[in-house]
Amino acid sequence: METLMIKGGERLTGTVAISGAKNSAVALIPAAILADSPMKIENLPDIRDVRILVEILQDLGAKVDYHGDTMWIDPSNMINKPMPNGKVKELRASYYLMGALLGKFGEAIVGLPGGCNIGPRPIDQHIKGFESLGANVTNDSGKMHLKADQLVGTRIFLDVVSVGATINIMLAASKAKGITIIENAAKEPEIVDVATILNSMGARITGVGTDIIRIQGVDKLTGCKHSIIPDRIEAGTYMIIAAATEGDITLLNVIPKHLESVSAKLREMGAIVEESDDSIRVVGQSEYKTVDIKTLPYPGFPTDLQQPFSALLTKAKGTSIVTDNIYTSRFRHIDELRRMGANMKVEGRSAVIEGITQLQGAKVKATDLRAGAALVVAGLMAEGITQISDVHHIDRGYENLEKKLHSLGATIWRMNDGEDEGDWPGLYL
Ligand SMILES: CC(=O)N[C@H]1[C@@H](OP(=O)(O)OP(=O)(O)OC[C@H]2O[C@@H](n3ccc(=O)[nH]c3=O)[C@H](O)[C@@H]2O)O[C@H](CO)[C@@H](O)[C@@H]1O
Ligand SMILES: C=C(OP(=O)(O)O)C(=O)O
Repeated sequence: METLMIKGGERLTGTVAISGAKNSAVALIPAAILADSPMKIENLPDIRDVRILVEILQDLGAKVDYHGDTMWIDPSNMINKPMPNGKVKELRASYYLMGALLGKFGEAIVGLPGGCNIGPRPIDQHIKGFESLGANVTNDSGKMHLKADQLVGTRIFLDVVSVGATINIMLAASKAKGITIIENAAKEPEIVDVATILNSMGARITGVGTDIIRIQGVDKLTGCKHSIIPDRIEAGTYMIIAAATEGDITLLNVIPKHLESVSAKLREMGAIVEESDDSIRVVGQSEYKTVDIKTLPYPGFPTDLQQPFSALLTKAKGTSIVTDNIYTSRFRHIDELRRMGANMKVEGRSAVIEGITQLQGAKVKATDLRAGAALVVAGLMAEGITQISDVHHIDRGYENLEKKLHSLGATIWRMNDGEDEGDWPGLYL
């Protein structure tokens, strides 16, 4: 087991290149299953979720070459093997195997997904979508079996705005007979990215980025080349880090429009945020005003950034309230931040944060991916050394975290079990 060590208190400055989006990558790789010839995907982030998906595709008979940030996938000889357990449990996005395999083979046997433990994460809307398209879906103790002789396009109204259900239905419906309309669809940029690759493969999808998506099914999808959009959640995390360390960080390879809700909240606190076509500069301040945050589907404030933002709010004088309307119990980071001296508590679906608190380094645990990101933000602000265990959660979503932070001036390194923490920072630096 690895531990992340951070010696806090440095002002972080410089530039950082943002990687390709995790939540696009983990949908685009399963989407490649639908092609009948090789695909090339560029700007892939080197993160754990991507590596696990590669192994899953290889288990299914795909030929995958992965060098740097580019992946070639040849799905022409894939087999439809049941995947009830094992790797599918290690990430959330394995649920996209359901839509992709159903679209390609008319059948999928896939275990229920894993992913961050951030409260209940049902997939009833995915199932509703597959059933509406004509699939028979059964759940045998967590082993999902989906089967359809012929998927047929239809009108599907999502009861909740769901990123995963919208994408999964798009994957299956691309190969259905006739037209599918998804109403109350999610509008996240990653959905637009998935539709872009599917359309390049020969699909006919319109309306993405609005809440009504129209998919005209086609018989055949072929290989194509696609470059993944930048990761707005990784970018948002570095913006928060700039503000938290009173730093001055310029993010390269970003789409500022995808981050409007985050820029707005940072400005409301008093940070300086400057945008150009494909970069964002954040200049932190020594004093901040409190802000309230309410997470919402895109273009609202992303739930995936409320945890790191909560750590930053310990620097604002007074009471800030962070309400998560998407995952109402996504607050496992609060107890860990309290171990570092934060004055915060959970009330219903909100975290109430009293500032200003000077955080202190402590031994803490990354309970999930963005809880881990919150602890990194806190560790960078804290006095002394912060030791974050269960780093594998953080590795699901942040490429080269230590390297990027080190280049901005942070003192951060990784330790294996049994290593002497007195050796810092030799291991990484
Ligand atoms: C791999 C990936 O892209 N993960 C993202 C995706 O997760 P994911 O796709 O799992 O999240 P959804 O958008 O589906 O979930 C949104 C809300 O709808 C609920 N729901 C969802 C599906 C369903 O069938 N029934 C249902 O009730 C969920 O419990 C949640 O309250 O979007 C989330 C919300 O932006 C992000 O936090 C995750 O980072
Ligand atoms: C919740 C997240 O990921 P996943 O849906 O893959 O668990 C996240 O990226 O913050």
